Formats: sequence, structure tokens, C-alpha cells
Amino acid sequence: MECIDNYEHLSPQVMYFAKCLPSREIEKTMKPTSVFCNCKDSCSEETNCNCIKRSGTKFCFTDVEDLESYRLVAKSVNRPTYECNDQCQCCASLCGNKLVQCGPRKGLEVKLCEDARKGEGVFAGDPIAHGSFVCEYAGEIISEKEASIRFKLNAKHRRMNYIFCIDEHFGDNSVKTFIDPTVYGNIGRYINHSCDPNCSMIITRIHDNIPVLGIYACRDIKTGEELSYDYGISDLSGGVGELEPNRTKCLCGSTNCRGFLPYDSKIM
Ligand SMILES: C[S@@+](CC[C@H](N)C(=O)[O-])C[C@H]1O[C@@H](n2cnc3c(N)ncnc32)[C@H](O)[C@@H]1O
Repeated sequence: MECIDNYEHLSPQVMYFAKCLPSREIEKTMKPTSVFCNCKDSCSEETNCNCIKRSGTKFCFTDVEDLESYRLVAKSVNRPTYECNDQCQCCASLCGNKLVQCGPRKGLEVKLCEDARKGEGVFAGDPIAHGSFVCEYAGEIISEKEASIRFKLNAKHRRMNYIFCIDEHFGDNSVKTFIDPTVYGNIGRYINHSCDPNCSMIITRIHDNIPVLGIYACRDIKTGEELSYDYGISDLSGGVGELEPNRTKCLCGSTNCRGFLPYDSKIM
């Protein structure tokens, strides 16, 4: 497992992990993906790339050396994005269907928010174009039971909650995945919630059945703006959290603020 720490962060308790870290229990449930492509060099709709067809993604990039030119320009709702992976035949350095695998974009800053009650946040060090990949929400992948224990402990000790639950539906089945970057995580753990966000979270599948959470700019973002996404809305589900009174008061300051942070009854 690669361990990179490109960002300044204040807490010595946080171990910086670039990718998700599945617990032993979760590792037993992991299966390699059955989606891969046989493209020759780069992948596009023209090359009939299986991964792109499965995602319904449209992306563009003009220069493979320049991550700034990689953008997600459209994607089908209610389908995860499938990125090309280890089993694909395409050329690793020419394939543009690997946004999440490129790692967090450069120039992001972690610092205390103007309203210190929100804690730290992530800020754009330079302009970010609509569709650009920002970072993954990486952390420990834990069981529902463990998530519930940790969630209750956080609430009891009035600690910030970092545990994110993704509830995916496959026909009649639903599969929940719990990601906790409290101790092992990447820069994604510092992105705050807004009811009027400038980023969206898109569920991505890469090497296996475990969902990877990609955060993308959902509009053009100016230098110095705080990055945010809606904790209650993922691109797929249209709502992973529920509003509940007496929860954390939302300080996003947007005109359409819903008043409280979305909360997920599944981990209570
Ligand atoms: C994933 S962490 C975000 C980073 C966090 N601010 C920090 O300092 O590490 C989520 C926590 O940040 C705080 N937070 C995030 N967005 C907020 C908002 N819009 N209003 C108030 N608190 C917020 C809440 O305490 C929440 O449990």
C-alpha cells in the first residue's frame, strides 16, 4: 500500500493513505472486477472501450502528460463510473479513463475555515474547471457493526464524524459500504459539506467490487474558494443521508441551507 503525504495537515493522529484500506473482514468479500477492455492504446467511445460503455461516461483530455486537461464532461446518472484497471489491455500511460487513479489534484490547501466551528476545510489553490477530478474519499473500509460502534463513540465524545455510508442497490439487493478516514485517510477527509456545493461525489469501480468515491468539481471553482460536496446526495442515490433535527447545525451559509448536516440512520 502506497503512503503519500503531499498535504499539510495539522493532526499528528492522522495517517495519510492515498487509497482505501479494507479491513481483514472486508478483504474476504472482495472480488476482482469482471469489467475490462481490450483497447489497443488509449480508450474512448470510438475504441468501443468496455469500461467507458459500461459507465456511460464522457471524458476529454487533450494531453496525457497534463492532468489539468482531464475532465469528466458527462456521465449517465444511476450508474457508477468504471475506470480502466489492471486487467485492461489499454496502454496505462495513454488511457484517459483513469481519473481517480491519477490521485488528488495538485494545489489543494487544507486550512482552518473562517468559521472555526467547521474545523478545517479544503481550499482551491488555483482555479478548478468544471468536471475536473479533485480527489478520492479514501479511508478504512469497515463493517456495518464496526461503523456503528465508531459512530456512537464519536457522538458520545462529541467528535467530528468522518464515516461515510454508501448504499448501493442491485435489483432487490442492497450493499452498504462504510468508509472511515478518521485515522487512515487522504485529503478527502477534510472536505466539508455544503447544501449548495461546488463538487459532487461519483461512485467509481476500478479493480474490484468495492466502491471508490471520486470527488469532482460540479462547476468552475475560483482560487481561494472552499471545496464542498453535499454529504446527503451522491450522484447515484440522490440521497444517502437523512435530515434529522438535533443533529450538527450546518454552517455552509448558502441561501438554500437545509439547517443541519445530513445524517445517516444506517450507522446509528
Ligand atoms: C469529513 S469531516 C470534514 C473536515 C472537518 N471539518 C475537519 O476539521 O477535519 C466532517 C465534519 O466536519 C464538520 N462539518 C463539515 N461540514 C460542515 C458544515 N457545513 N457545517 C458545520 N460543520 C461541518 C462536522 O463536524 C462534520 O462531522
